[in-house]
Amino acid sequence: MESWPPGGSGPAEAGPRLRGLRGADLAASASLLSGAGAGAEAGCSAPAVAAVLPAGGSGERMGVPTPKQFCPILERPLISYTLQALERVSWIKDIVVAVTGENMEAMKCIIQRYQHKGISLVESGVTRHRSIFNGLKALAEDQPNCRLSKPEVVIIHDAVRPFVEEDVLLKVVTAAKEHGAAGAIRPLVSTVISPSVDGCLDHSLERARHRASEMPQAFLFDVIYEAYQQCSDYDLEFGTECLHLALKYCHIKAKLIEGSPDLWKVTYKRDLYAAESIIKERISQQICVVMDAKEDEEHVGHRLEEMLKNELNHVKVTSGRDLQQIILEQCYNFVCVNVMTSDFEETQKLLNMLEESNLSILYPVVVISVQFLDYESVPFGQKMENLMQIREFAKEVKKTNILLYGLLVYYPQWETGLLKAIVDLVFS
Ligand SMILES: Nc1ccn([C@@H]2O[C@H](COP(=O)(O)OP(=O)(O)OP(=O)(O)O)[C@@H](O)[C@H]2O)c(=O)n1
Ligand SMILES: O=P(O)(O)OC[C@@H](O)[C@@H](O)[C@@H](O)CO
Repeated sequence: MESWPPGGSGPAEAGPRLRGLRGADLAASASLLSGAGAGAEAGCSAPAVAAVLPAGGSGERMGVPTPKQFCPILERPLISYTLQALERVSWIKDIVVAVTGENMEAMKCIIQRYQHKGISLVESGVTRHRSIFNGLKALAEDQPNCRLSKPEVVIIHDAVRPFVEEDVLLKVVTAAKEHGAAGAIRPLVSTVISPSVDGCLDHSLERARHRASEMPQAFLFDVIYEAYQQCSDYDLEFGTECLHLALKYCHIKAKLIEGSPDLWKVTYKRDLYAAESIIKERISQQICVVMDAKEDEEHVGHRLEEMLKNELNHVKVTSGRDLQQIILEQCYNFVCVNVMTSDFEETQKLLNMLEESNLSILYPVVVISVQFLDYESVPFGQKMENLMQIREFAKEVKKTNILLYGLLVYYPQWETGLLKAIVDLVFS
């Protein structure tokens, strides 16, 4: 087995112990893995990294007809969030997803609808290990019609673990380069016990000395592929631990990496609710106040922005001076304040930009359109027309996952304390 970076010493002792990155800064590793940075310029070849996502299960413990990987969260299938998390990592070149034959078309539709890139599909097996093995076969160059290039390191990650971040992926890949295998672990929440045949306690494990095995895991491809090729039918049928296969069949002791609490696997229905709450919390971390007269410092939008900053802790409130930039930063919540015109001109402009940006493909975008109409100068008929107009807008943009809410504020010029009333109304 080659050492990495090039020029390092070869295997120092018997057995497949490899030398690799030692203590390298994870940021440096990331740049190296993505083929950028000093290491790459110095001629260190970034190892090719691919991922295999087993997604062929039936989700029995979820207790619903739809396999849990296809269950919707905010109207998007769970597996799409996991794909999004992995395809955001620039140094993962190929993602192989193992799904059942009957779900193949549904999976293709998900890939197309949510514009996932670099995804290859293989048929899953009757067990998770068999699904993973099928994914590895697609990457091995010794298979007919193999069009994927064999990676040096392969990540294995359950399709129902959507909250995986680049840092833990980097850690397991870097550790797998050095040790041959690596996997994320978490402290046990409950104590593990061993029951006797008569259903009584035989013994319990000391919780502090044990950990839960989670995902992602990473392996030198040759290690895990060899392990699966040697694997017994019993292990393929009943096994649940890839790290165990590397140890049993290749004598590789995986490096264990402490993972974050969000690495948990969606298994029961409660996990779907928890996942939805986490996603909602993450996308509600920024609000952009858009106004139709940015330069006017007295514009009620600036006062609204200041009040929101005071009222909403932990939420980034910005004003939409450069809407394109705001949209690129993936803000999903907008308050659009129309003062100067009576036909929602600013809201329409924002909606057009949002639709052109495809931002709402992955998460719903919320737009609260606030319009001020002077009580005396706007005839009642137009007030009602405005109400109907925003309703028609809302119906139209809902088709592109944009949730539009309208707030019309009729106020006499002399009204004071108006802004507090708005904030209380909008955010109550
Ligand atoms: N034959 C199988 C069984 C499971 N998996 C996948 O392995 C991951 C973790 O397995 P698990 O949580 O057990 O999923 P299910 O088997 O679907 O759940 P259950 O045991 O409740 O039926 C899931 O992404 C699942 O889709 C797979 O690819 N092929
Ligand atoms: O056992 P299940 O099929 O529910 O899920 C697979 C899990 O066991 C697995 O993801 C981790 O324990 C790490 O191996």
